[in-house]
Amino acid sequence: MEKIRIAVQKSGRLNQDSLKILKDCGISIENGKDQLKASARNFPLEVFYLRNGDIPQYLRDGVVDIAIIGENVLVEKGADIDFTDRLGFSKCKVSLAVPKGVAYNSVTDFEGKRIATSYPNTVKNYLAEKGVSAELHIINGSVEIAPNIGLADAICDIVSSGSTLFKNNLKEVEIMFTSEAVLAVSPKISDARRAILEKIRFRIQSVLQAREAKYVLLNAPNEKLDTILKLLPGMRSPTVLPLAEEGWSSVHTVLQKDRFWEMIDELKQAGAEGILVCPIEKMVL
Ligand SMILES: Nc1ncnc2c1ncn2[C@@H]1O[C@H](COP(=O)(O)OP(=O)(O)OP(=O)(O)O)[C@@H](O)[C@H]1O
Ligand SMILES: O=P(O)(O)OC[C@H]1O[C@H](OP(=O)(O)OP(=O)(O)O)[C@H](O)[C@@H]1O
Ligand SMILES: [Mg+2]
Repeated sequence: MEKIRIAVQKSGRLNQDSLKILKDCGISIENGKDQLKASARNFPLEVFYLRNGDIPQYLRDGVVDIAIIGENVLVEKGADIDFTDRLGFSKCKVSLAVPKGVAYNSVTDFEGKRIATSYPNTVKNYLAEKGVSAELHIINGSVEIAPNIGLADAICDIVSSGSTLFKNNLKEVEIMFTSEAVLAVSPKISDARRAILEKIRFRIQSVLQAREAKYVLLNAPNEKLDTILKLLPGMRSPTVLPLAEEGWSSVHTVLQKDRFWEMIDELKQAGAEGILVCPIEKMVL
């Protein structure tokens, strides 16, 4: 039987979350830690463990069919490669930063400056669009140290919490774009494997939707039901069931995580009691 080949980062920041999302999709991978290739036990899929930076070329050549990869790597090395879904983890910014003490007005301040980065194409294209030309120094890691050792006037790198910039006395001055892990697809994928990809995408979307939501059960006196129901969204509409105690009902609904705590406060004020909150494993809309 035909199998889809997926590239996952061998080790590093994307590795665990990538394997976790496959697991949550019910895909169980035979895990030999040192293997570079593994098969799924219950799904037509093979995993190739690769360096993140090498993945765009493997996709381009059709050596793998799909990959979980940082969007930033596609911007840098895989502008010709599409992705189908954002996966909600490894969120970061790709930014330009300068030493804290340097006055900064606009992107034209980078004209003629030395910029250290692991993302030369990204910086070159970004600055070219603004009509700015700078001198790029390509470094593979610890980029933020470059201004302190006199190697560059500025840097371009990934920023997440901002603590690496802070520790190196730098300030973020331009956010070029935001990035997260994505599901990228080889331009050479066959129709048969694309059909398997669609099955994976369906599962991933169910998992991601569930991660964003909570199942909530609460009790309410019947006279307060109207007010409470008006507050609730639900997937279609909330479920209302009578409690054994006369005059009371149980209300079941799905709440989005981003408005969750506000909603709980509003529900309590409206007379809800005994509120239970449960995780949702999968959500098929
Ligand atoms: N501080 C961060 N916060 C959130 N996401 C990050 C952060 N740093 C990197 N990432 C994301 O994780 C990806 C992998 O980063 P990591 O440092 O593990 O690997 P790498 O050294 O860039 O790649 P390789 O696998 O080729 O060694 C990056 O491409 C980016 O998308
Ligand atoms: O804003 P922060 O939360 O501090 O994160 C940003 C840092 O994280 C990444 O480095 P990483 O730790 O992956 O080290 P690396 O350079 O060895 O890849 C990135 O290259 C930045 O240096
Ligand atoms: Mg890194």
